[in-house]
Amino acid sequence: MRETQQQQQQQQQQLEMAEELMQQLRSKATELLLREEWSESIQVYSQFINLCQHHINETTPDNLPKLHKSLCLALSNRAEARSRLRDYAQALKDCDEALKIESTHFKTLICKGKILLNLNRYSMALTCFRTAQLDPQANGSSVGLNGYLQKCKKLELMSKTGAFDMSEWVINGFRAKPPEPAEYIGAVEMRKSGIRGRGLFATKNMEAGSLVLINKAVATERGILPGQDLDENAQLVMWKTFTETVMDSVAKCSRTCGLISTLSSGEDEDGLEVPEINLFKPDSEHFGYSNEKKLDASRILSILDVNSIVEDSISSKVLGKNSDYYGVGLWVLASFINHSCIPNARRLHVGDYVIVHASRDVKAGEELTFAYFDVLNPLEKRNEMSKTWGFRCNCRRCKFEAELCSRQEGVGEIEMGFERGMDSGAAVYRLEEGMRKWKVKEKEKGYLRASFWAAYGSEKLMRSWGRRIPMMESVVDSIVEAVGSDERVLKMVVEKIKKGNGGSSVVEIERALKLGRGVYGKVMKKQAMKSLLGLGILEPSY
Ligand SMILES: C[S@@+](CC[C@H](N)C(=O)[O-])C[C@H]1O[C@@H](n2cnc3c(N)ncnc32)[C@H](O)[C@@H]1O
Repeated sequence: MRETQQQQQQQQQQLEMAEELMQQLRSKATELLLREEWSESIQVYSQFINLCQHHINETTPDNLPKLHKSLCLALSNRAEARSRLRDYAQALKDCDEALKIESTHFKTLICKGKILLNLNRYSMALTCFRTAQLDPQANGSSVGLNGYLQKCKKLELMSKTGAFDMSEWVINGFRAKPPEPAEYIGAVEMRKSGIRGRGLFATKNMEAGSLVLINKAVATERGILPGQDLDENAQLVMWKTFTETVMDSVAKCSRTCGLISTLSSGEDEDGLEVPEINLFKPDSEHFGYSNEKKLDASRILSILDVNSIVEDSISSKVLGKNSDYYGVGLWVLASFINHSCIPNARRLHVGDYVIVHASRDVKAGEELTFAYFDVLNPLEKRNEMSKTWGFRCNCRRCKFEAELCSRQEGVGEIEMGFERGMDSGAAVYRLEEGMRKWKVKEKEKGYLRASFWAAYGSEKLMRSWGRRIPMMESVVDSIVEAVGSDERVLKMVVEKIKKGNGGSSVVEIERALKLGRGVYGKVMKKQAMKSLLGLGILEPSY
Protein backbone atom coordinates (compact mmCIF):
# COMPACT_ATOMS: atom_id res chain seq x y z
CA MET A 1 0.00 0.00 0.00
CA ARG A 2 2.79 2.41 1.05
CA GLU A 3 4.78 1.39 -2.02
CA THR A 4 1.93 2.30 -4.37
CA GLN A 5 1.52 5.61 -2.64
CA GLN A 6 5.23 6.28 -3.05
CA GLN A 7 5.05 5.33 -6.73
CA GLN A 8 2.11 7.66 -7.25
CA GLN A 9 3.95 10.48 -5.51
CA GLN A 10 7.00 9.88 -7.68
CA GLN A 11 4.87 9.86 -10.83
CA GLN A 12 3.21 13.06 -9.73
CA GLN A 13 6.59 14.68 -9.13
CA GLN A 14 7.87 13.58 -12.54
CA LEU A 15 4.74 14.95 -14.14
CA GLU A 16 5.15 18.26 -12.42
CA MET A 17 8.81 18.44 -13.43
CA ALA A 18 7.96 17.65 -17.03
CA GLU A 19 5.23 20.26 -16.99
CA GLU A 20 7.65 22.79 -15.54
CA LEU A 21 10.23 21.99 -18.22
CA MET A 22 7.58 22.25 -20.94
CA GLN A 23 6.47 25.58 -19.58
CA GLN A 24 10.07 26.86 -19.67
CA LEU A 25 10.65 25.57 -23.19
CA ARG A 26 7.41 27.09 -24.43
CA SER A 27 8.25 30.53 -23.01
CA LYS A 28 11.77 30.41 -24.41
CA ALA A 29 10.56 29.30 -27.87
CA THR A 30 7.91 32.04 -27.95
CA GLU A 31 10.46 34.65 -26.96
CA LEU A 32 12.83 33.50 -29.72
CA LEU A 33 9.97 33.56 -32.20
CA LEU A 34 9.07 37.11 -31.23
CA ARG A 35 12.71 38.10 -31.57
CA GLU A 36 12.62 36.55 -35.07
CA GLU A 37 15.44 34.16 -34.21
CA TRP A 38 13.92 31.51 -36.41
CA SER A 39 16.50 28.67 -36.27
CA GLU A 40 16.84 28.86 -32.51
CA SER A 41 13.10 28.99 -31.97
CA ILE A 42 12.67 25.91 -34.24
CA GLN A 43 15.19 24.03 -32.07
CA VAL A 44 13.41 24.87 -28.83
CA TYR A 45 9.96 24.20 -30.29
CA SER A 46 11.24 20.79 -31.46
CA GLN A 47 12.30 19.94 -27.89
CA PHE A 48 8.94 21.09 -26.61
CA ILE A 49 7.03 19.13 -29.28
CA ASN A 50 8.94 15.90 -28.52
CA LEU A 51 8.33 16.27 -24.81
CA CYS A 52 4.69 17.13 -25.33
CA GLN A 53 4.09 14.13 -27.63
CA HIS A 54 5.74 11.85 -25.07
CA HIS A 55 3.68 13.39 -22.29
CA ILE A 56 0.42 12.90 -24.21
CA ASN A 57 1.01 9.14 -24.20
CA GLU A 58 1.51 9.09 -20.42
CA THR A 59 -1.01 11.59 -19.14
CA THR A 60 -4.51 11.21 -17.73
CA PRO A 61 -7.55 11.77 -20.04
CA ASP A 62 -8.56 15.03 -18.33
CA ASN A 63 -5.12 16.49 -19.08
CA LEU A 64 -5.27 15.61 -22.77
CA PRO A 65 -7.21 18.61 -24.21
CA LYS A 66 -4.75 21.06 -22.65
CA LEU A 67 -1.74 19.18 -24.02
CA HIS A 68 -3.28 18.85 -27.48
CA LYS A 69 -3.92 22.57 -27.53
CA SER A 70 -0.30 23.32 -26.57
CA LEU A 71 1.02 20.85 -29.15
CA CYS A 72 -1.15 22.34 -31.89
CA LEU A 73 0.08 25.86 -31.13
CA ALA A 74 3.71 24.77 -30.95
CA LEU A 75 3.47 23.01 -34.31
CA SER A 76 1.83 26.09 -35.76
CA ASN A 77 4.57 28.36 -34.44
CA ARG A 78 7.31 26.04 -35.65
CA ALA A 79 5.63 26.09 -39.08
CA GLU A 80 5.75 29.89 -39.03
CA ALA A 81 9.47 29.89 -38.15
CA ARG A 82 10.23 27.26 -40.81
CA SER A 83 8.34 29.20 -43.44
CA ARG A 84 10.37 32.31 -42.61
CA LEU A 85 13.45 30.27 -43.44
CA ARG A 86 11.76 29.21 -46.70
CA ASP A 87 11.67 25.60 -45.51
CA TYR A 88 8.17 25.28 -46.94
CA ALA A 89 8.05 21.47 -47.12
CA GLN A 90 8.72 21.02 -43.39
CA ALA A 91 6.52 23.97 -42.51
CA LEU A 92 3.61 22.41 -44.42
CA LYS A 93 4.17 19.11 -42.57
CA ASP A 94 3.90 20.98 -39.26
CA CYS A 95 0.71 22.71 -40.42
CA ASP A 96 -0.86 19.39 -41.38
CA GLU A 97 0.08 17.85 -38.00
CA ALA A 98 -1.45 20.83 -36.20
CA LEU A 99 -4.60 20.66 -38.33
CA LYS A 100 -4.98 16.96 -37.46
CA ILE A 101 -5.36 18.09 -33.86
CA GLU A 102 -7.62 21.04 -34.61
CA SER A 103 -8.93 21.21 -38.15
CA THR A 104 -9.97 24.88 -38.03
CA HIS A 105 -6.99 26.20 -36.04
CA PHE A 106 -6.97 29.82 -37.23
CA LYS A 107 -3.28 30.61 -36.91
CA THR A 108 -2.25 27.37 -38.64
CA LEU A 109 -4.68 27.86 -41.50
CA ILE A 110 -3.37 31.39 -42.09
CA CYS A 111 0.22 30.14 -41.96
CA LYS A 112 -0.52 27.25 -44.35
CA GLY A 113 -2.46 29.56 -46.70
CA LYS A 114 0.44 32.02 -46.83
CA ILE A 115 2.93 29.24 -47.59
CA LEU A 116 0.72 27.85 -50.36
CA LEU A 117 0.31 31.34 -51.77
CA ASN A 118 4.07 31.68 -51.81
CA LEU A 119 4.30 28.39 -53.68
CA ASN A 120 1.67 29.68 -56.15
CA ARG A 121 -0.81 26.98 -55.15
CA TYR A 122 -3.68 29.40 -55.33
CA SER A 123 -6.70 27.05 -55.07
CA MET A 124 -5.28 25.20 -52.08
CA ALA A 125 -4.42 28.50 -50.39
CA LEU A 126 -7.94 29.74 -51.02
CA THR A 127 -9.37 26.61 -49.35
CA CYS A 128 -7.21 27.33 -46.27
CA PHE A 129 -8.36 30.95 -45.99
CA ARG A 130 -11.99 29.96 -46.54
CA THR A 131 -11.75 27.36 -43.77
CA ALA A 132 -10.09 29.92 -41.50
CA GLN A 133 -13.16 32.10 -42.01
CA LEU A 134 -15.15 29.45 -40.16
CA ASP A 135 -13.06 29.85 -37.00
CA PRO A 136 -14.48 32.19 -34.33
CA GLN A 137 -11.09 34.00 -34.27
CA ALA A 138 -11.71 35.07 -37.86
CA ASN A 139 -14.05 37.84 -36.70
CA GLY A 140 -11.34 39.55 -34.67
CA SER A 141 -8.82 39.71 -37.52
CA SER A 142 -11.14 39.82 -40.48
CA VAL A 143 -9.25 42.64 -42.21
CA GLY A 144 -6.07 40.57 -42.62
CA LEU A 145 -7.98 37.47 -43.57
CA ASN A 146 -10.15 39.34 -46.04
CA GLY A 147 -7.00 40.78 -47.61
CA TYR A 148 -5.59 37.27 -48.13
CA LEU A 149 -8.91 36.00 -49.47
CA GLN A 150 -9.15 38.82 -52.03
CA LYS A 151 -5.53 38.45 -53.09
CA CYS A 152 -5.91 34.69 -53.44
CA LYS A 153 -9.08 34.95 -55.53
CA LYS A 154 -7.45 37.50 -57.82
CA LEU A 155 -4.30 35.42 -58.29
CA GLU A 156 -6.28 32.21 -58.82
CA LEU A 157 -8.32 33.87 -61.57
CA MET A 158 -5.21 35.38 -63.11
CA SER A 159 -3.43 32.02 -63.15
CA LYS A 160 -6.38 30.56 -65.07
CA THR A 161 -6.98 33.42 -67.51
CA GLY A 162 -3.61 35.19 -67.75
CA ALA A 163 -5.40 38.52 -67.22
CA PHE A 164 -2.35 40.40 -65.99
CA ASP A 165 -2.27 44.13 -66.59
CA MET A 166 0.45 46.66 -65.79
CA SER A 167 -1.59 49.72 -66.90
CA GLU A 168 -1.99 51.39 -63.50
CA TRP A 169 1.66 50.88 -62.66
CA VAL A 170 2.71 52.33 -66.01
CA ILE A 171 0.38 55.33 -65.63
CA ASN A 172 1.90 55.96 -62.18
CA GLY A 173 5.32 56.14 -63.81
CA PHE A 174 6.44 52.88 -62.08
CA ARG A 175 6.55 54.75 -58.80
CA ALA A 176 4.10 52.55 -56.91
CA LYS A 177 4.79 48.92 -55.98
CA PRO A 178 4.73 46.69 -59.09
CA PRO A 179 1.56 44.66 -59.60
CA GLU A 180 1.82 41.10 -58.36
CA PRO A 181 1.44 38.60 -61.17
CA ALA A 182 0.30 35.00 -60.78
CA GLU A 183 2.03 32.06 -62.42
CA TYR A 184 0.36 31.26 -65.72
CA ILE A 185 0.85 28.88 -68.63
CA GLY A 186 -0.81 29.97 -71.86
CA ALA A 187 -1.39 28.12 -75.12
CA VAL A 188 1.93 26.27 -75.12
CA GLU A 189 3.21 22.73 -75.18
CA MET A 190 6.64 21.20 -74.78
CA ARG A 191 8.18 19.11 -77.56
CA LYS A 192 11.49 18.12 -79.08
CA SER A 193 12.89 21.18 -80.82
CA GLY A 194 14.42 21.45 -84.27
CA ILE A 195 16.85 23.94 -82.74
CA ARG A 196 18.22 21.82 -79.88
CA GLY A 197 16.86 19.58 -77.13
CA ARG A 198 13.37 20.46 -75.96
CA GLY A 199 11.46 23.67 -76.66
CA LEU A 200 8.10 25.35 -76.09
CA PHE A 201 5.60 25.57 -78.95
CA ALA A 202 2.46 27.65 -79.50
CA THR A 203 -0.71 25.57 -79.63
CA LYS A 204 -2.82 28.48 -80.96
CA ASN A 205 -2.30 31.51 -83.15
CA MET A 206 -1.12 34.42 -81.00
CA GLU A 207 -1.16 38.15 -81.67
CA ALA A 208 1.86 40.31 -80.87
CA GLY A 209 1.76 41.07 -77.15
CA SER A 210 -0.19 37.90 -76.19
CA LEU A 211 0.88 36.42 -72.91
CA VAL A 212 2.76 33.13 -73.27
CA LEU A 213 3.59 32.39 -69.65
CA ILE A 214 4.37 33.89 -66.28
CA ASN A 215 6.89 32.03 -64.19
CA LYS A 216 8.11 32.69 -60.66
CA ALA A 217 11.83 32.43 -60.00
CA VAL A 218 13.33 29.64 -57.92
CA ALA A 219 15.85 32.27 -56.89
CA THR A 220 17.06 35.67 -57.99
CA GLU A 221 19.96 37.84 -56.97
CA ARG A 222 19.95 41.53 -57.74
CA GLY A 223 22.11 44.53 -57.13
CA ILE A 224 23.51 47.76 -58.42
CA LEU A 225 27.00 47.35 -59.77
CA PRO A 226 28.62 50.75 -59.97
CA GLY A 227 31.86 51.21 -61.88
CA GLN A 228 33.56 48.90 -64.36
CA ASP A 229 36.31 47.50 -62.12
CA LEU A 230 33.98 46.45 -59.38
CA ASP A 231 31.65 44.72 -61.79
CA GLU A 232 33.36 41.38 -62.19
CA ASN A 233 34.05 40.84 -58.53
CA ALA A 234 30.63 41.97 -57.45
CA GLN A 235 29.04 39.78 -60.12
CA LEU A 236 31.00 36.79 -58.82
CA VAL A 237 29.81 37.43 -55.27
CA MET A 238 26.23 37.72 -56.50
CA TRP A 239 26.58 34.53 -58.53
CA LYS A 240 27.86 32.68 -55.44
CA THR A 241 24.95 33.87 -53.31
CA PHE A 242 22.55 32.98 -56.12
CA THR A 243 23.89 29.42 -56.49
CA GLU A 244 23.74 28.93 -52.71
CA THR A 245 20.10 30.05 -52.61
CA VAL A 246 19.23 27.58 -55.38
CA MET A 247 21.04 24.74 -53.57
CA ASP A 248 19.22 25.60 -50.37
CA SER A 249 15.84 25.49 -52.17
CA VAL A 250 16.72 22.14 -53.76
CA ALA A 251 17.68 20.70 -50.36
CA LYS A 252 14.49 21.97 -48.73
CA CYS A 253 11.84 21.33 -51.35
CA SER A 254 11.33 18.11 -53.25
CA ARG A 255 9.16 19.86 -55.86
CA THR A 256 11.90 22.41 -56.64
CA CYS A 257 14.39 19.57 -56.77
CA GLY A 258 12.09 17.65 -59.14
CA LEU A 259 11.52 20.63 -61.41
CA ILE A 260 15.17 21.62 -61.60
CA SER A 261 16.16 18.04 -62.39
CA THR A 262 14.16 18.29 -65.66
CA LEU A 263 16.54 21.01 -66.90
CA SER A 264 19.48 20.51 -69.18
CA SER A 265 22.97 20.43 -67.73
CA GLY A 266 24.36 20.81 -71.23
CA GLU A 267 25.05 17.11 -71.84
CA ASP A 268 23.33 15.17 -74.63
CA GLU A 269 20.54 17.76 -74.83
CA ASP A 270 18.92 16.14 -77.86
CA GLY A 271 18.55 12.89 -75.93
CA LEU A 272 16.76 14.46 -72.95
CA GLU A 273 13.25 13.43 -71.95
CA VAL A 274 10.39 15.84 -72.66
CA PRO A 275 8.66 16.49 -69.32
CA GLU A 276 4.88 16.82 -68.97
CA ILE A 277 3.93 20.50 -69.08
CA ASN A 278 1.39 19.84 -66.30
CA LEU A 279 4.31 19.35 -63.96
CA PHE A 280 4.91 23.10 -64.14
CA LYS A 281 1.31 24.20 -63.55
CA PRO A 282 0.97 26.34 -60.43
CA ASP A 283 -1.53 24.05 -58.71
CA SER A 284 0.03 20.84 -59.92
CA GLU A 285 -0.05 17.98 -57.47
CA HIS A 286 2.19 16.10 -59.81
CA PHE A 287 5.68 15.96 -58.40
CA GLY A 288 6.67 13.03 -60.64
CA TYR A 289 10.41 13.10 -61.01
CA SER A 290 12.95 10.42 -60.84
CA ASN A 291 15.01 10.19 -57.71
CA GLU A 292 17.75 8.53 -59.69
CA LYS A 293 18.68 11.89 -61.18
CA LYS A 294 19.83 13.08 -57.78
CA LEU A 295 20.95 16.64 -57.88
CA ASP A 296 24.44 16.96 -56.50
CA ALA A 297 26.16 20.33 -56.25
CA SER A 298 28.15 19.95 -59.47
CA ARG A 299 25.02 19.03 -61.48
CA ILE A 300 23.17 22.01 -60.02
CA LEU A 301 26.04 24.29 -61.04
CA SER A 302 26.01 22.91 -64.60
CA ILE A 303 22.23 23.37 -64.76
CA LEU A 304 22.58 26.96 -63.57
CA ASP A 305 25.30 27.61 -66.15
CA VAL A 306 22.99 26.55 -68.96
CA ASN A 307 19.70 27.96 -67.69
CA SER A 308 20.10 31.07 -65.54
CA ILE A 309 19.18 34.29 -67.22
CA VAL A 310 20.19 37.86 -66.67
CA GLU A 311 17.40 40.41 -66.35
CA ASP A 312 17.80 42.42 -69.51
CA SER A 313 17.95 46.14 -70.05
CA ILE A 314 14.29 46.52 -71.03
CA SER A 315 13.22 45.04 -67.76
CA SER A 316 15.45 47.45 -65.94
CA LYS A 317 13.90 50.28 -67.89
CA VAL A 318 10.38 49.07 -67.28
CA LEU A 319 11.14 48.57 -63.63
CA GLY A 320 12.50 52.09 -63.47
CA LYS A 321 15.93 50.84 -62.45
CA ASN A 322 19.16 52.51 -63.50
CA SER A 323 21.66 51.16 -65.99
CA ASP A 324 24.04 49.81 -63.32
CA TYR A 325 21.34 47.40 -62.27
CA TYR A 326 22.21 43.70 -62.56
CA GLY A 327 19.97 40.75 -61.84
CA VAL A 328 20.33 37.03 -62.36
CA GLY A 329 17.77 34.31 -61.74
CA LEU A 330 16.43 30.87 -62.53
CA TRP A 331 12.91 30.49 -63.95
CA VAL A 332 12.35 26.79 -64.61
CA LEU A 333 9.61 26.72 -67.26
CA ALA A 334 11.01 29.73 -69.12
CA SER A 335 14.32 27.84 -69.29
CA PHE A 336 12.83 25.54 -71.90
CA ILE A 337 12.60 28.42 -74.35
CA ASN A 338 15.41 28.21 -76.88
CA HIS A 339 17.28 31.15 -78.34
CA SER A 340 16.76 32.22 -81.91
CA CYS A 341 18.16 35.13 -83.90
CA ILE A 342 14.64 35.41 -85.37
CA PRO A 343 12.80 35.29 -82.04
CA ASN A 344 9.04 35.62 -81.71
CA ALA A 345 8.83 36.24 -77.96
CA ARG A 346 10.29 38.58 -75.37
CA ARG A 347 10.66 38.49 -71.64
CA LEU A 348 10.02 41.11 -69.03
CA HIS A 349 10.94 40.86 -65.36
CA VAL A 350 8.49 42.13 -62.76
CA GLY A 351 9.47 41.37 -59.18
CA ASP A 352 10.40 37.69 -58.97
CA TYR A 353 8.40 36.85 -62.06
CA VAL A 354 9.41 36.54 -65.69
CA ILE A 355 6.63 37.43 -68.08
CA VAL A 356 6.98 36.03 -71.60
CA HIS A 357 4.85 37.43 -74.41
CA ALA A 358 4.74 37.14 -78.20
CA SER A 359 6.86 39.87 -79.81
CA ARG A 360 5.11 39.45 -83.16
CA ASP A 361 2.16 37.46 -84.48
CA VAL A 362 2.85 33.75 -83.99
CA LYS A 363 1.19 30.81 -85.79
CA ALA A 364 -0.02 27.69 -84.00
CA GLY A 365 2.73 25.06 -84.08
CA GLU A 366 5.62 27.58 -84.21
CA GLU A 367 8.39 27.15 -81.66
CA LEU A 368 8.47 30.04 -79.18
CA THR A 369 11.92 31.55 -78.89
CA PHE A 370 13.45 34.62 -77.34
CA ALA A 371 16.82 36.27 -77.75
CA TYR A 372 19.50 35.34 -75.22
CA PHE A 373 21.59 38.22 -76.61
CA ASP A 374 21.16 41.20 -78.92
CA VAL A 375 20.18 39.87 -82.35
CA LEU A 376 20.32 43.23 -84.13
CA ASN A 377 23.92 42.38 -84.96
CA PRO A 378 25.79 40.79 -87.88
CA LEU A 379 26.37 37.04 -88.03
CA GLU A 380 29.95 37.10 -86.82
CA LYS A 381 29.13 39.18 -83.75
CA ARG A 382 26.19 36.89 -82.96
CA ASN A 383 28.46 33.86 -83.31
CA GLU A 384 30.78 35.38 -80.72
CA MET A 385 27.88 36.01 -78.33
CA SER A 386 26.37 32.54 -78.69
CA LYS A 387 29.84 31.12 -78.01
CA THR A 388 29.85 32.80 -74.60
CA TRP A 389 26.53 31.04 -73.98
CA GLY A 390 28.23 27.74 -74.82
CA PHE A 391 26.47 26.91 -78.09
CA ARG A 392 26.60 27.58 -81.80
CA CYS A 393 23.29 29.00 -82.91
CA ASN A 394 21.30 26.63 -85.01
CA CYS A 395 18.53 29.01 -86.11
CA ARG A 396 17.24 29.56 -89.65
CA ARG A 397 18.67 33.08 -89.91
CA CYS A 398 22.19 31.97 -88.92
CA LYS A 399 22.06 29.08 -91.40
CA PHE A 400 20.80 31.39 -94.17
CA GLU A 401 23.41 34.09 -93.51
CA ALA A 402 26.27 31.59 -93.20
CA GLU A 403 25.28 30.06 -96.53
CA LEU A 404 24.91 33.46 -98.21
CA CYS A 405 28.26 34.69 -96.88
CA SER A 406 30.00 31.59 -98.19
CA ARG A 407 28.45 32.22 -101.63
CA GLN A 408 28.60 36.01 -101.82
CA GLU A 409 31.66 37.83 -100.61
CA GLY A 410 29.74 41.10 -100.93
CA VAL A 411 28.04 40.69 -97.54
CA GLY A 412 31.34 40.43 -95.68
CA GLU A 413 32.76 43.36 -97.65
CA ILE A 414 29.86 45.65 -96.70
CA GLU A 415 30.18 44.55 -93.07
CA MET A 416 33.90 45.23 -93.03
CA GLY A 417 33.49 48.52 -94.84
CA PHE A 418 30.86 49.68 -92.40
CA GLU A 419 33.02 48.71 -89.44
CA ARG A 420 35.86 50.75 -90.93
CA GLY A 421 33.72 53.87 -91.13
CA MET A 422 31.73 53.52 -94.37
CA ASP A 423 28.79 55.91 -94.38
CA SER A 424 25.64 54.17 -93.11
CA GLY A 425 23.68 55.26 -96.20
CA ALA A 426 26.32 53.78 -98.50
CA ALA A 427 26.23 50.53 -96.52
CA VAL A 428 22.43 50.32 -96.72
CA TYR A 429 22.44 51.22 -100.41
CA ARG A 430 25.02 48.53 -101.22
CA LEU A 431 23.20 45.94 -99.17
CA GLU A 432 19.82 46.70 -100.78
CA GLU A 433 21.45 46.50 -104.23
CA GLY A 434 23.20 43.29 -103.23
CA MET A 435 19.99 41.67 -101.99
CA ARG A 436 18.38 42.45 -105.34
CA LYS A 437 21.31 40.90 -107.23
CA TRP A 438 21.54 37.85 -104.96
CA LYS A 439 17.78 37.32 -105.34
CA VAL A 440 17.20 37.36 -101.59
CA LYS A 441 13.53 36.62 -100.82
CA GLU A 442 11.43 39.33 -99.14
CA LYS A 443 11.31 37.45 -95.83
CA GLU A 444 15.06 37.00 -95.73
CA LYS A 445 15.70 40.66 -96.44
CA GLY A 446 14.55 41.29 -92.85
CA TYR A 447 17.31 38.93 -91.61
CA LEU A 448 20.03 40.96 -93.32
CA ARG A 449 18.50 44.33 -92.48
CA ALA A 450 18.42 43.26 -88.82
CA SER A 451 22.10 42.31 -89.11
CA PHE A 452 22.87 45.80 -90.41
CA TRP A 453 20.61 47.58 -87.93
CA ALA A 454 23.48 49.85 -86.90
CA ALA A 455 23.32 51.32 -90.41
CA TYR A 456 19.54 51.26 -90.90
CA GLY A 457 18.88 52.71 -87.45
CA SER A 458 21.22 55.64 -87.96
CA GLU A 459 19.50 59.02 -87.87
CA LYS A 460 21.77 60.43 -90.56
CA LEU A 461 20.65 57.74 -92.95
CA MET A 462 17.10 58.92 -93.27
CA ARG A 463 18.12 62.51 -93.75
CA SER A 464 20.81 62.12 -96.36
CA TRP A 465 19.84 59.09 -98.45
CA GLY A 466 16.14 59.75 -98.77
CA ARG A 467 14.67 58.04 -101.81
CA ARG A 468 17.70 55.97 -102.75
CA ILE A 469 16.97 53.56 -99.93
CA PRO A 470 13.68 51.82 -99.04
CA MET A 471 11.05 53.62 -96.99
CA MET A 472 11.45 53.44 -93.23
CA GLU A 473 8.06 51.68 -92.90
CA SER A 474 8.99 48.79 -95.14
CA VAL A 475 12.38 48.38 -93.43
CA VAL A 476 10.64 48.36 -90.03
CA ASP A 477 8.01 45.86 -91.19
CA SER A 478 10.56 43.45 -92.59
CA ILE A 479 12.81 43.66 -89.51
CA VAL A 480 9.87 43.19 -87.14
CA GLU A 481 8.60 40.26 -89.19
CA ALA A 482 12.04 38.69 -88.82
CA VAL A 483 13.08 39.46 -85.24
CA GLY A 484 9.85 40.66 -83.63
CA SER A 485 9.39 44.04 -81.95
CA ASP A 486 12.40 45.75 -80.52
CA GLU A 487 12.60 48.92 -78.46
CA ARG A 488 15.08 50.56 -80.88
CA VAL A 489 12.89 49.91 -83.90
CA LEU A 490 9.90 51.14 -81.94
CA LYS A 491 11.80 54.28 -80.96
CA MET A 492 12.47 55.06 -84.60
CA VAL A 493 8.75 54.80 -85.39
CA VAL A 494 7.78 56.88 -82.35
CA GLU A 495 10.33 59.58 -83.21
CA LYS A 496 8.84 59.87 -86.69
CA ILE A 497 5.33 60.22 -85.24
CA LYS A 498 6.56 62.88 -82.83
CA LYS A 499 8.25 64.80 -85.63
CA GLY A 500 4.91 64.76 -87.43
CA ASN A 501 3.63 67.04 -84.64
CA GLY A 502 0.23 65.45 -84.30
CA GLY A 503 -0.24 65.05 -88.02
CA SER A 504 0.21 61.31 -87.85
CA SER A 505 -2.43 59.01 -89.20
CA VAL A 506 -4.43 56.45 -87.25
CA VAL A 507 -2.51 53.76 -89.13
CA GLU A 508 0.85 55.11 -87.94
CA ILE A 509 -0.29 55.33 -84.32
CA GLU A 510 -1.81 51.86 -84.49
CA ARG A 511 1.42 50.51 -85.97
CA ALA A 512 3.39 52.06 -83.06
CA LEU A 513 0.94 50.64 -80.52
CA LYS A 514 1.25 47.18 -82.05
CA LEU A 515 5.04 47.44 -81.93
CA GLY A 516 4.68 48.60 -78.33
CA ARG A 517 2.65 45.51 -77.48
CA GLY A 518 5.37 43.40 -79.07
CA VAL A 519 8.00 45.06 -76.85
CA TYR A 520 6.11 45.41 -73.57
CA GLY A 521 3.26 42.90 -73.87
CA LYS A 522 -0.39 43.84 -73.78
CA VAL A 523 -0.78 46.84 -71.54
CA MET A 524 -4.56 46.95 -71.43
CA LYS A 525 -5.22 50.66 -71.16
CA LYS A 526 -4.37 52.50 -74.37
CA GLN A 527 -3.43 55.57 -72.35
CA ALA A 528 -0.85 53.51 -70.44
CA MET A 529 0.67 52.16 -73.63
CA LYS A 530 0.83 55.65 -75.11
CA SER A 531 2.64 57.00 -72.09
CA LEU A 532 4.98 54.00 -72.21
CA LEU A 533 5.81 54.91 -75.79
CA GLY A 534 6.19 58.57 -74.93
CA LEU A 535 3.18 59.32 -77.10
CA GLY A 536 1.06 60.37 -74.18
CA ILE A 537 0.96 64.03 -75.14
CA LEU A 538 0.35 63.42 -78.79
CA GLU A 539 -3.21 62.76 -79.76
CA PRO A 540 -3.67 61.16 -83.16
CA SER A 541 -5.36 63.38 -85.71
CA TYR A 542 -8.52 61.31 -85.83
C1 LIG B 1 17.97 27.32 -71.48
S1 LIG B 1 18.33 25.92 -72.40
C2 LIG B 1 17.04 25.84 -73.57
C3 LIG B 1 16.27 24.53 -73.49
C4 LIG B 1 17.03 23.33 -73.97
N1 LIG B 1 16.91 23.20 -75.40
C5 LIG B 1 16.55 22.07 -73.25
O1 LIG B 1 16.22 21.09 -73.93
O2 LIG B 1 16.54 22.06 -72.03
C6 LIG B 1 19.71 26.54 -73.27
C7 LIG B 1 20.43 25.51 -74.10
O3 LIG B 1 19.65 25.16 -75.24
C8 LIG B 1 20.48 25.07 -76.40
N2 LIG B 1 20.08 26.11 -77.34
C9 LIG B 1 19.20 27.10 -77.11
N3 LIG B 1 19.04 27.86 -78.20
C10 LIG B 1 19.86 27.37 -79.15
C11 LIG B 1 20.16 27.73 -80.50
N4 LIG B 1 19.59 28.76 -81.10
N5 LIG B 1 21.06 26.98 -81.17
C12 LIG B 1 21.67 25.93 -80.58
N6 LIG B 1 21.43 25.53 -79.32
C13 LIG B 1 20.54 26.24 -78.61
C14 LIG B 1 21.90 25.27 -75.95
O4 LIG B 1 22.47 24.02 -75.72
C15 LIG B 1 21.73 26.02 -74.65
O5 LIG B 1 22.80 25.80 -73.79
